Amino acid sequence: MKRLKLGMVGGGQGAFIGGVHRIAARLDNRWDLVAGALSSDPVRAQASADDLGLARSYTSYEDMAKAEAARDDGIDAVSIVTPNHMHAGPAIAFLNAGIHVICDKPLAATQDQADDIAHAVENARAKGTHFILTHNYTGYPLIRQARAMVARGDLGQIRVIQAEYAQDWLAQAPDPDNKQAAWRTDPARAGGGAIGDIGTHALNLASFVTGQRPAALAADLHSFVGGRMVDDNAHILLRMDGGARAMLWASQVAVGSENGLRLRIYGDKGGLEWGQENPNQMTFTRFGQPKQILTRGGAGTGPDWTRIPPGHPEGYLEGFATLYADAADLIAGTGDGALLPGIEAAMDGMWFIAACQASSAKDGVFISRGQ
Ligand SMILES: NC(=O)C1=CN([C@@H]2O[C@H](COP(=O)(O)OP(=O)(O)OC[C@H]3O[C@@H](n4cnc5c(N)ncnc54)[C@H](OP(=O)(O)O)[C@@H]3O)[C@@H](O)[C@H]2O)C=CC1
Ligand SMILES: O=C1CO[C@H](CO)[C@@H](O)[C@@H]1O
Repeated sequence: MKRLKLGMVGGGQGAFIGGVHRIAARLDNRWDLVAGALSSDPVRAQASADDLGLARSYTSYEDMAKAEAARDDGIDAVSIVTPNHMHAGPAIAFLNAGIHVICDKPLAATQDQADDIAHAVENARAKGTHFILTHNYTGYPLIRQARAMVARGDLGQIRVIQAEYAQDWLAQAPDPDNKQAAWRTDPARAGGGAIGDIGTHALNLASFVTGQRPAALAADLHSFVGGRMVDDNAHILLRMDGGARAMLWASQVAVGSENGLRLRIYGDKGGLEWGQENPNQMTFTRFGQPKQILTRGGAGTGPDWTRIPPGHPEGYLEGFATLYADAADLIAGTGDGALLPGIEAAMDGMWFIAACQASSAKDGVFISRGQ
């Protein structure tokens, strides 16, 4: 299997998710990280590259895109792991340079930035250049199992979706030095609060598993922490385009919750329940029959997206790595990337953020797609 060359924008000293992407890219031996513009600060960018033993370090993503595109041994793809307002610049620069883009979520901080990215993705697609958004929870084997079960009708017609993502790390005003909190609570750099940061994951998971996209929503957004300029708690009703009704709760003030992403789906024949803090098990009930516990890679499941036998736990990092493995297959032409979130999922997330804000500003009225 040919190894691909990866670059990274963001993910330098003090950063969170860049390190996760690096682990995920290494897990299946499909990628070598060879270049980066790891910080907005030139000194920190170089120091971060030195920490990683990275041969090619750049002080700006613009220089990196130009230089890498001009090299015979330039990167195949770039991972963008900067705060939300800093996705559009690099995504467009690399797509325009013919380099595949793997970008973290949400797509952008504003609809204008998102539209600009979507335009660049459209142009790039014609040249065979791909765009992938790391809604990484889609890489969990049992989430892919759930999607396959819904598609083959095991649950019947989907009626009800309950999706939630609850955390507590922003339950009080954060330390001003908290790098991750600083931009997430700034509307200009984040776009939305809990709805953008974690609500988009819950929405994406609901759509990924059921195949239904949001058609209309009504939202009640709130900031409980004094002085906070973005929502930290959101209750949302959704009407899905396949007829299902959904409720979505996203909270960063739910004390005792860590990364409580849960998905429950009910059809006219059966129901599924899964939570990411125990991702190796999922319950499935056929109406009128005893509840079953499905295990990752265990009896009655498949096709198999796991790396080790059932009973040995896999988790967040392996799920993330599956997106990198699928991206490698897509780029190398050995896979179709059908399960990878792309620009459509990314734009659904942007619609969701804007519609939640518009609805909540009007005291929770329903906002429809296209309105
Ligand atoms: N899929 C998932 O599970 C997760 C996704 N995310 C998403 O990933 C993104 C990053 O989040 P997180 O890691 O928590 O954020 P951090 O603040 O921890 O890291 C952001 C990084 O981007 C760098 N950066 C900022 N501007 C530039 C620039 N112009 N050029 C190069 N580097 C730059 C920062 O460096 P410096 O400050 O030195 O400039 C820092 O290294 C967000 O979009 C977030 O929503 C985050 C967590 C989990
Ligand atoms: O996407 C995300 C999922 O996990 C994080 C916490 O670990 C979030 O806050 C983040 O932005």
